[in-house]
Amino acid sequence: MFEKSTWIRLPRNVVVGHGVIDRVVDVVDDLHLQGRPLFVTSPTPKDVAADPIAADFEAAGIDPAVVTVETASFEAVEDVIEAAEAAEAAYLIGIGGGKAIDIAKMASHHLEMGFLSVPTAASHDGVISNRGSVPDGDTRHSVAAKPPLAVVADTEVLSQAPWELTTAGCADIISNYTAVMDWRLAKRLKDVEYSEYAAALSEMTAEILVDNADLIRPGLEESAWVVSKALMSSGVAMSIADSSRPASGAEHLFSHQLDRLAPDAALHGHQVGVGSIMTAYLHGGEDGIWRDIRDALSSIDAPTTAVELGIDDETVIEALTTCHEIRDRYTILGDGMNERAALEVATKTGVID
Ligand SMILES: NC(=O)C1=CN([C@@H]2O[C@H](COP(=O)(O)OP(=O)(O)OC[C@H]3O[C@@H](n4cnc5c(N)ncnc54)[C@H](OP(=O)(O)O)[C@@H]3O)[C@@H](O)[C@H]2O)C=CC1
Ligand SMILES: O=C(CO)COP(=O)(O)O
Ligand SMILES: [Zn+2]
Repeated sequence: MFEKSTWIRLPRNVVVGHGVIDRVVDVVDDLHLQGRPLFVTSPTPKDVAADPIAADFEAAGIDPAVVTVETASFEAVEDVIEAAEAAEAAYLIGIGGGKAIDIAKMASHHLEMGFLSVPTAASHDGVISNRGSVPDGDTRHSVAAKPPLAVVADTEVLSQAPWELTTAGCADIISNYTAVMDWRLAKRLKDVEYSEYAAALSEMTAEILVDNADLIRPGLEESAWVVSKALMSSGVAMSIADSSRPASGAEHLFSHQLDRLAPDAALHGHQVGVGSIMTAYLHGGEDGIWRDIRDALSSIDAPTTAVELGIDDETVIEALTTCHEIRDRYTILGDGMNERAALEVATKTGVID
């Protein structure tokens, strides 16, 4: 008897385009959400977007509460839960980069409330996904949550954000190539749960982004449009898989370890991009796709070397040799690289000199 079942949760409304930040109140209305919202934001996104959105809510007779978070951590999730209870909030709105959106996502999941996702930067593919990503001591959790009820992605806001945030989002998408390679390897060697649809969507998203690389230029609002669609599509792949596997393999383990060894040195997307060059080399060797990944990254101005990341060579080697311990996720790193092998891959790919 065939008894398999699945439950794929996706947002009900996805609103993307010029000036749509003015439509957040309409989106809330369309979802029939009642009561007081709690805005979860971080310092810059508060000025850029949360304050103007709050003014729109006030004009509509709704008094939003606001909490500002500084780091992606379980403490921040606790703070938001307390703020929501104190404000008697009925739903949350995450407004900002990956940090604010992840925290809003996890707090709303705990509170069993809906949330909306309002990205202020096209810097990561967690905008729409059903996962949160949180460092916790020596490890990094991929936390199950629910996707937003709606996403409101204003391409004007996204295109006015610093250019490197957009290039980080592109690199997070380009890293899907190696994430999927790792997932297929883990399927073959460890029989992990695998979805051909999610893997294909994730790869196709990277493909379309790379094919449209010439449209991705600073100050061009069309770039924010192209990148936002890719970020959403990649997030949907994670929701279909009910795992971050389609978008997170060994290149993400490398980045998560850099976050521990060199906090705030570089953006998440930039780190995973550089990681992806090296893990592509590990998968395919000299003739594999690592050069294509490197060239795709440099064509959209994303870093391809440790120097460009602002991270020293020793830290790159330490991250490569230890990042397999971050979480129980089988990848091309297997049970870990030794130092000589790490030096070889980092040098051969030009990540270090
Ligand atoms: N859940 C998921 O599926 C995924 C989660 N992630 C997570 O997302 C995080 C990475 O996202 P990222 O966006 O890079 O991180 P942040 O949220 O830290 O944002 C990066 C920087 O951009 C700033 N910023 C945001 N919007 C603007 C703007 N409009 N103008 C100027 N500055 C702006 C932030 O300001 P400020 O310092 O004021 O906040 C911050 O300094 C990581 O924690 C990663 O693990 C990534 C991919 C997928
Ligand atoms: O960043 C992600 C996908 O781009 C997901 O993060 P995790 O590696 O924590 O699952
Ligand atoms: Zn990522």
